[in-house]
Amino acid sequence: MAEPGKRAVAQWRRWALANLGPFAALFTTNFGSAWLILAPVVSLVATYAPRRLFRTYFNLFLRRRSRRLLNVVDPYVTIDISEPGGEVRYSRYGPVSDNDSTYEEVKAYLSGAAREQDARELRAEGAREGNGLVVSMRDGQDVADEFRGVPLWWSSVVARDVQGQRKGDRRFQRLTFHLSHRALVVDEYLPHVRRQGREILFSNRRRRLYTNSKSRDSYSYEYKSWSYIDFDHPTTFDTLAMDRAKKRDIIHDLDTFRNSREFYRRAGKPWKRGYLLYGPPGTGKSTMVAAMANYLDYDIYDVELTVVHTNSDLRKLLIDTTSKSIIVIEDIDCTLDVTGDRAGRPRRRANGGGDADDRPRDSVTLSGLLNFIDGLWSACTGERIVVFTTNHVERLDPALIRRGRMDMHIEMSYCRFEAFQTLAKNYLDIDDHDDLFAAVGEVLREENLTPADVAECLMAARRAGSGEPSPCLQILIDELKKRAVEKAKAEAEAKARAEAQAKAWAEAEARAAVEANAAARDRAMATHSNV
Ligand SMILES: Nc1ncnc2c1ncn2[C@@H]1O[C@H](COP(=O)(O)OP(=O)(O)OP(=O)(O)O)[C@@H](O)[C@H]1O
Ligand SMILES: [Mg+2]
Repeated sequence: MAEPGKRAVAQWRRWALANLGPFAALFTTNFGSAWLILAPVVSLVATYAPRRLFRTYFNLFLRRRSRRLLNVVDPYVTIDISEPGGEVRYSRYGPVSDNDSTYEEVKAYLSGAAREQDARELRAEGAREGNGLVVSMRDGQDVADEFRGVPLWWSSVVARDVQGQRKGDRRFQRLTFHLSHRALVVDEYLPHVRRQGREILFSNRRRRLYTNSKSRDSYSYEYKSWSYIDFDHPTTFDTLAMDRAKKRDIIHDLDTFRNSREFYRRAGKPWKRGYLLYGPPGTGKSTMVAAMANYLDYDIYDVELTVVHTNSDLRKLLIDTTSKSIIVIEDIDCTLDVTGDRAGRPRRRANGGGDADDRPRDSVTLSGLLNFIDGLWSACTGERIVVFTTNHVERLDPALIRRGRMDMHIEMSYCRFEAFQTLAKNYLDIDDHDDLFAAVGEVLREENLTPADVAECLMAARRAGSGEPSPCLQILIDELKKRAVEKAKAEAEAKARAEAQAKAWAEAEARAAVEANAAARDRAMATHSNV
């Protein structure tokens, strides 16, 4: 046989061996001798082997062939994300609830895409929480999407049986794409869809204000480390009264934090940031936390340290918080012994009263708290803000508030003119009122009144002046002056009380020392006379 002819036969034989398996022999070797060998085998197999085996083999064979053919004719792949709840899974403890949220996340993601593309046939369902609506495609509708230049198509379909009949109400979100992008879709696009969807779902729901339960109850069957209520605080940065430049810095810092996911990952840092808010009572520290939460759309976890009994309880609390949250410890100097001179200072109770420390010996320690803020545990889930508030920053251990732990120290101070302008807008709905505003500014420059004081005076002025700007401001000036006098008097009284108490303590200590000396002298004399 000529050379090309031989090559063709060899190629044919290879193909036949690869694709036809045992039948190859029938076509590739001398037919007669092959049949002599194979005939008994085939008849034996045909007699004894179950028919199913043959069928399976041929099915596989045909399917493989047809798939290759299909790839040429139709190179598109579909992935169905099905509505949960169809199947009940069982563990050895009984039925397991189906917590897979992928379908909801995909639907939320597509609601954005559907809106952008002006899809006309939509479905709207009430969001699980809040008053929002989740808009999604009606059955049979398509939405096109693009990811890194790759086109993709989503359609909403209802489960059907083989005859094409509708099978219940179970829905699928079906994704179609070219098979050459399978890796990109599975590894990157779908995680991206879930992430985005989760964010949309999160932003649709109401904010929450969590508080921790007593850790002593943790052995109880129904124990939950956090309980929550809906957080519906109306404060925003627009209504927060403070120096404008400082406010801008804080907003900028929050924006930078929120948009720095990639930066934190690249830098190998946990995605979190600490803020220390300090200043006298009534200067808006708690109000600032509410404004931050509303600005960022985060939940608040308000940690009550006095009911946390051990460092490991504190760690458990941290693990149970979710991403996109602000973890607040209010009045940190009062709830824990985190003062710089821990050796010399008696431990105080949360309410500030009483000398005895009734917290158990194994209570939360400073090192436990430091671990809570930036130990390994703090890196378990990202996008957290930690806020400490205090009236006495000078009392805190420097380790607790060093930069890097508390990244930004914000002083909330007395109400000056700029802060007053915001309050006047909030309470009286006036922007500026020439001379009267200047007069108020004058009073506020001289007197140390907090925004809470000024807010109270504004309420009083508003009532008395029937909401009219000029009379209200006139009354406000008087109120502020009156308030300043009252405050100075109250402060002087408090100071005198504190001095009297300190004097009484000093006298009591001196008396105790004299008595101890006398007792020691008596004991020494008794010992001496015995000898
Ligand atoms: N900067 C501010 N801007 C707007 N309102 C304020 C501000 N500061 C205080 N207020 C008003 O005073 C009230 C008390 O303020 P807030 O509780 O935030 O003070 P605080 O600094 O947290 O006080 P404390 O140290 O006693 O906890 C608030 O409800 C708010 O109405
Ligand atoms: Mg407060």
